[in-house]
Amino acid sequence: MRQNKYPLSLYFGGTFNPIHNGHLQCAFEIAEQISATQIYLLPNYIPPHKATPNESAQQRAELCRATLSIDSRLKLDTRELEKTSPSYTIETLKQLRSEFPQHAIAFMIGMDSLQTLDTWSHWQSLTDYCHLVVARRGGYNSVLNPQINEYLQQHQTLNQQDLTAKRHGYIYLADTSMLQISSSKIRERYKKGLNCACLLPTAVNDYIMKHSLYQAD
Ligand SMILES: Nc1ncnc2c1ncn2[C@@H]1O[C@H](COP(=O)(O)OP(=O)(O)OP(=O)(O)O)[C@@H](O)[C@H]1O
Ligand SMILES: O=C(O)c1ccc[n+]([C@@H]2O[C@H](COP(=O)([O-])O)[C@@H](O)[C@H]2O)c1
Repeated sequence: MRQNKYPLSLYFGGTFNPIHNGHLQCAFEIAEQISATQIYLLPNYIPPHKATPNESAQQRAELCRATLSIDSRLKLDTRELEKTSPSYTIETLKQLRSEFPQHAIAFMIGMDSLQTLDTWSHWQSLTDYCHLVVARRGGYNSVLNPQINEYLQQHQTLNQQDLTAKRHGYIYLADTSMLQISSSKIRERYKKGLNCACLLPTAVNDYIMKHSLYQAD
């Protein structure tokens, strides 16, 4: 039987505007599949490939903080808010790697992010610092362009145990629930005054209502 070699940390980066049950359920299922005991929510400061949100990075981080009491595995990592430049994942991973040289690091993304991975800064170097763990996503197929598919073929493992045998280097496609929930749909619903209670945690809904988020474009 193969022995665990490295403690594994799961990082989940996002704009999280707002964080929702699609994010959280996939994160729990992935943590279970790869035996990660902690899930670090990593809200970005300036999303590299999205319009800068109306809501501040601090507010989006507070929405993430509101979820921490749901499950003891959830933690908040606000390191990207400490910089005022766009939150390039490669930079964050370099920082994490130097802080935790003896940890395996898994960075979680949804299938839609994998499909556009070739637009990320230094994308082919990401696996020099972490494993990529990909969640299936309702509403998206799994078709990849040839370049990303080749990268996947070079790095894919079907064995979760590989993620603790090496500190970085693998891509693992996880078998997660396909919850067709998105932050943009949720923002639209709030703007129209529609009920979002079953799309995100109560504490997140409470924060949104208290601070009147998502009322304007
Ligand atoms: N329902 C979902 N299932 C699986 N992965 C998801 C889901 N929603 C978001 N993700 C993944 O979580 C990460 C952060 O997503 P993000 O915060 O941008 O949420 P979003 O719902 O995609 O937002 P928006 O609708 O504003 O584009 C991305 O890698 C994305 O692929
Ligand atoms: O590094 C990049 O170039 C890059 C490009 C797009 C997205 N990301 C990161 O991927 C995560 C999900 O992004 P998003 O835009 O879907 O919320 C989040 O941590 C982003 O900072 C990173």
